[in-house]
Amino acid sequence: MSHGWGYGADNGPDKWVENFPIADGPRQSPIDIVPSAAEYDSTLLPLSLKYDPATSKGILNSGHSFQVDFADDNDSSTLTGGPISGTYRLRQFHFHWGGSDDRGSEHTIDGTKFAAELHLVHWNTKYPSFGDAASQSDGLAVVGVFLKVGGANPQLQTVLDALDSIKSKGQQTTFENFDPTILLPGSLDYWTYDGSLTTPPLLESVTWIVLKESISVSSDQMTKFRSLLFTPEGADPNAMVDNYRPPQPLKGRKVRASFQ
Ligand SMILES: Cc1cc(C)[n+](CCc2c[nH]cn2)c(C)c1
Ligand SMILES: [Zn+2]
Repeated sequence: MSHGWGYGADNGPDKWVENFPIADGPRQSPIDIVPSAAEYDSTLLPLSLKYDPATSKGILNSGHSFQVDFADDNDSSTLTGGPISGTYRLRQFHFHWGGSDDRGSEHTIDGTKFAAELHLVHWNTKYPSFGDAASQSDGLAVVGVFLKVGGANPQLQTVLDALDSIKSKGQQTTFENFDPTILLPGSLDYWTYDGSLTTPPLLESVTWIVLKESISVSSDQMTKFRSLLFTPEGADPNAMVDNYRPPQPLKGRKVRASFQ
């Protein structure tokens, strides 16, 4: 049985290129963001995130992370403005985190890693579906938010309280009436650049929007993330930790800032 991609020594980020040659492509993610090298672009619009809690459906252990999925059959939960044109619909959000508080984010800032990173995944409604959009150069827009260890985050706790029911790969449960806006920091200032999915199939279809301001997470809350398993029920348990890809070469790309 061929083992699929993952984050271990035998199937982790350094091995992905064997089955996904785009791993060495020109617009791969994540990247190290160097604020002093980012260019302020006064034409960038403010982000407009309008989410309807009625669209949240369920929470799933995907075996790579956990994600909250949203109904995306209409424009109830959307991203507009920012660096994108048109309307992008919220599909899901998920996280990446480390085995200890000193690592876990995918993007870094001047080489600094955060304990975790939230990704809110949206797709361009100029395409008929999420799957179609995912293969287009302007198909997806992902808002990234850093989680910095500090005080406990009550808004995050409602998500973490659901993890006991999805400990193993493939487990899911309902997760209704959740508004992801409550997870966002006070400022929506952002950096933006053209990139990719950070897991296979690593498609180069993502406009990245990384927020400058982080949200807080306590060390105890980080322990909750690490209680999940990469493995299905009944298999030898493998803790879901270090599910992040390290920064990739910039290859001449510009990073723009929405703020001075
Ligand atoms: C079609 C598609 C497939 C996958 C694995 N993902 C998740 C990949 C990913 C996780 N974090 C950043 N990219 C997305 C967003 C879309
Ligand atoms: Zn992600």
